[in-house]
Order: sequence, then C-alpha cells, then structure tokens
Amino acid sequence: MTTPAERRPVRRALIGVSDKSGLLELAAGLHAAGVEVVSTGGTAKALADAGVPVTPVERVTGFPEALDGRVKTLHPNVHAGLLADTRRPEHVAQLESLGIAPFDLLVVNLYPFARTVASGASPDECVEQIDIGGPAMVRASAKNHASVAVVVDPSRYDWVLEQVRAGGFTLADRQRLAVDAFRHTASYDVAVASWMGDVLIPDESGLPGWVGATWQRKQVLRYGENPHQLAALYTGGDGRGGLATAEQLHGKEMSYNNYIDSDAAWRAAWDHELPCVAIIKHANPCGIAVSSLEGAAAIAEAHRKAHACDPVSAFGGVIAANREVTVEMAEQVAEVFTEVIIAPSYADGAVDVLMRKKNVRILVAPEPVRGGAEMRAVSGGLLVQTADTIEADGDDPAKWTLACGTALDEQGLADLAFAWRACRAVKSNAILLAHDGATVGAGMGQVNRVDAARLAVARAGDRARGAVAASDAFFPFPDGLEVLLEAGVRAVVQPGGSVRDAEVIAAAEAAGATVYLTGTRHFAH
Ligand SMILES: NC(=O)c1ncn([C@@H]2O[C@H](COP(=O)(O)O)[C@@H](O)[C@H]2O)c1NC=O
Repeated sequence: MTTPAERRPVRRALIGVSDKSGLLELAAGLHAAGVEVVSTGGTAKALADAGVPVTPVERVTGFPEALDGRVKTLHPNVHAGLLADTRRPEHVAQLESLGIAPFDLLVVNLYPFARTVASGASPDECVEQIDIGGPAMVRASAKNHASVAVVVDPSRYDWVLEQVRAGGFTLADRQRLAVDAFRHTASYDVAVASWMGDVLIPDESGLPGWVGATWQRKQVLRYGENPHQLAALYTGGDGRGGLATAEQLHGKEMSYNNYIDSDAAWRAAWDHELPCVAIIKHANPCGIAVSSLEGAAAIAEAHRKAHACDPVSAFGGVIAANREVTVEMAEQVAEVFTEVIIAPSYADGAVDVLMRKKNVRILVAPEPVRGGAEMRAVSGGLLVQTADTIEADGDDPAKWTLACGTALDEQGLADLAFAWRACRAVKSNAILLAHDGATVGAGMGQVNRVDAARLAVARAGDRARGAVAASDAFFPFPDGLEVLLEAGVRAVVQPGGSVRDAEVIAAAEAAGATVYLTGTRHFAH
C-alpha cells in the first residue's frame, strides 16, 4: 500500500493540448527528467519542430489519425494505458500480455468550444469544436488517479515539473488533480449541452429546456445571513462579470450580507445613465441620487444628495457609484460609518482618504452585465426569469400615458423618470418620493400599498410637498395615492391596470395632481 505522501514516479506521459502555451517548456522538462513523451498530431508536430523528442500517438495505436482528427486517441492502446490500476497485479499482467505500456501522466486541454461559440461561429464549426477524445482521456485518468496524474490547466506546468523532478506525484496530488479534471469536463459538458439545446431544439418559450451551471468557490465567508449559518461565495455560472468578480482594495473581509447589499447597490447605481450614487441597507435604498453637473464634481454631488435622503439609515450602509470616486466624494464618505463602497474606479488619492476608516471595504467592480436570465432557488426547484431591464418600454417617459393633470415640464418629467427607475431598486410594495434627481423618501417591503405610501411620506417629511412619486405597481384602491396627495405630492408615475384605475385617477384629478401610466411595472421581491 502506498501512503498519501508517497511519490509515484512518472516514466511515461501523454500530452495532447489545444492551447499550446507552455507546451515546449513542459515537454522539454519532462524529457530531461527521463520521461517518455507521447503526443497527438498537432502537439507532436510542435514538439518535433522544436527539437523535443516525442513519440507520435499513432505509433502507440498503430492507427492513423482519422476523420479530420475526430479519432486520434480513441484506442484501447491509449485507454488501457490510462485506465490500468497498477496497484492490481492482474492489471499489470494483462497490460504486459497485451503489449501496452501504462501512462503515469496525462496533460490535456480541450478544444476551445466556448470560445468558438462566443466568436459567432456557425453551428457546424461549433460542433467540430466539441472535444470527444480529450474528455475521454481526462475522465479515464481522473478515475484512475490511483495510478495516473491528470493535468488540465496550463498554469500548473511549472508545479508539474517540480513534482516530476522531486520523484513524482503523491496520491494527495493525484486526488486533487482528479477532482479538478472532473470539474473541468463537467463544466465543458454543461457548455456543450446548454449550447446544443438552445441551437438544435430552441422552443417558443424563450427559456432553456434544461439549465446547467457550474460554480467555483471563490471565498468561504465568516458566516451566512446569521452567525450560525455557513456561507461561501461562488463564481462562474454563466461566466458573466459583476459584483462577485470585484476586487477588494481595502478593509475587512466581505460578509454574506455585505454581498447581498452590495449587489443591490451596484444594480441600483447602474440603473441610471447620469452619474449616480445608491446607498443601501438591508437590500433597500436609503438614498439614490443622480447629478446633472458636468465633470468630476457630479459624483460627489450625487453622493451628497443620496446621503441627504436618510442620513440616519445611511449609517453603516453600502455605497455604490457608477462613476469614478473622486477625492471630494471620498472625503464625504469618510465622514460616515460605511460598510462597503463599490465603484468602477477611484481617482488618485481617493482610496487613501477612504482608508482613514480602517474597516471600510473598498471594492472595484466591472459594470454589471444587463439582461440575460436571473435565477432564484425555491424549495425543491429553481425559478428563472429574464432580467427586468431599464430598456423596458415603460421606462421611456415618451411612451407614458398622461392619465390626468397638467403635463410636466422637462425638469418635472426627468424627476419622475428618475423616480420610476429608482423605484426598481425598492422591494415591493414600493412607493418612492423624489425631488431634483434624488430620493426623499421610500416605503418598501410593505404588504399593502397604503402602508408603503405612509412610510414614504413619513420618511420624506416636509420634502413630500412638491415632490414626485413612483409606485412599482398599480394602486388597487385610491387610498395609497390619497396618502401621497395629502402630503403634497404633485405628480405620480405608476403602471395603471387596476380595475379601479378610474377611481384612483379621479382622486388625483380632484387634488389637481398629475398621473402618468407606464403600462409596465417593476415589482422586486
Ligand atoms: N479525437 C481524438 O481522439 C482526440 N484525442 C485528443 N483530442 C484533442 O485534441 C487536442 C490536441 O490535438 P493536437 O495535438 O492534434 O493539436 C486536444 O485538445 C485533445 O483534447 C481529440 N480530439 C477530439 O476529440
């Protein structure tokens, strides 16, 4: 019996790689360490051209590469060499009787299927890039990790050479490599299965008939939503960038709740085209504001306006900016206890200012990718929906219907459009009051709309008078709207569509207020 720490020498390696980076150094190093290198067509040619001794795989199979490379390594002489469990005397004896030598190391990387699909290649070209022989060898070697080390990642070649020179791989090494290998082929198959379903059997629903995704753990978090819950962050899935791929420049480790709030803040800030700052607590905004100022002064102004919405709640909040954070904004943020700040970049000196607060987490993140599908686990299943994008028809004020009152001027309409966009970041039932491109009060997460209105008005206080309001869904009764009108709200945007729309609009008309209908709603649960 070998122990996990005992090294198993490498005498024979099979290399077949699409990505040939680092290949020559690896193969030359293996050769210098006394390892016989066997390779597939293109790999063997690259090695031979560089003067690295190599045995073509055809000499092992006794069979020429066939069918435009579809058959190169799919042969018992290769697979028996990869699958023989050399701990078992009967396997060793059988190999000998068949005249097959075992492999100790397999180095493979697969045809670049995902890249080919992303390049817009034709279905036939994509199909040709589905690697068959490579995954077969990778899976065989990973299964047989007791005897074979399998390497699928070119960034590990230096480490591979170190191990070979040190006397071979330990069982623990081979186990780790086997796990990586199966994860690699699983992800590869998910990409193929997803693409093939979409392309060959598309259906009218516009949603996939099968959902596959693989996720790589990026970080184990201290705990989950509560300290007794375990939690970790994973990246991968659809491979799109975003908050989970952010780089942390400073501060305490991100927590589970920090990620939830940061995601909400990041989306909220990027829902606006103007320079915008969103301040989030418990996944809801305690301030969102845009600035129409030109140049670098804008983002600091947006922050001042967002903070002014609810300075009490902004304490311990998560701040996201959709523009570079300037020193001016950083000075303002440094005044307030802040959990996380996220931005696409920071001006020279801004991070130093923020770092005056030892614990504030400073993140740089790529702009979120809009659209696509959103997934949410429910007990026993998965909900999938297309994202609620700002490109939706009802987000363009030019497409709204004036239901009653005087049409707003350009500034008023801009304010209302801001309120409508900002309202998307508020959990339903949501009512949001805004003035001059800034929220002044929001009522969120209420189980009836009248309470959401009361909360928004209470938060706004005197600022409700003359403000505009957005409601994420229609008013089922006039009561919620009446709360806003009594507080002095002058214009309201809402989807419309209630059976009592006429009553609701009559209430607004009686109060001399303006109501626009969007025809679309922005629930957020
Ligand atoms: N057809 C086969 O038997 C086969 N065996 C290995 N491959 C792949 O061929 C590539 C290397 O080919 P070459 O050395 O010819 O450039 C690797 O990505 C490897 O995963 C194969 N190609 C596709 O299935």
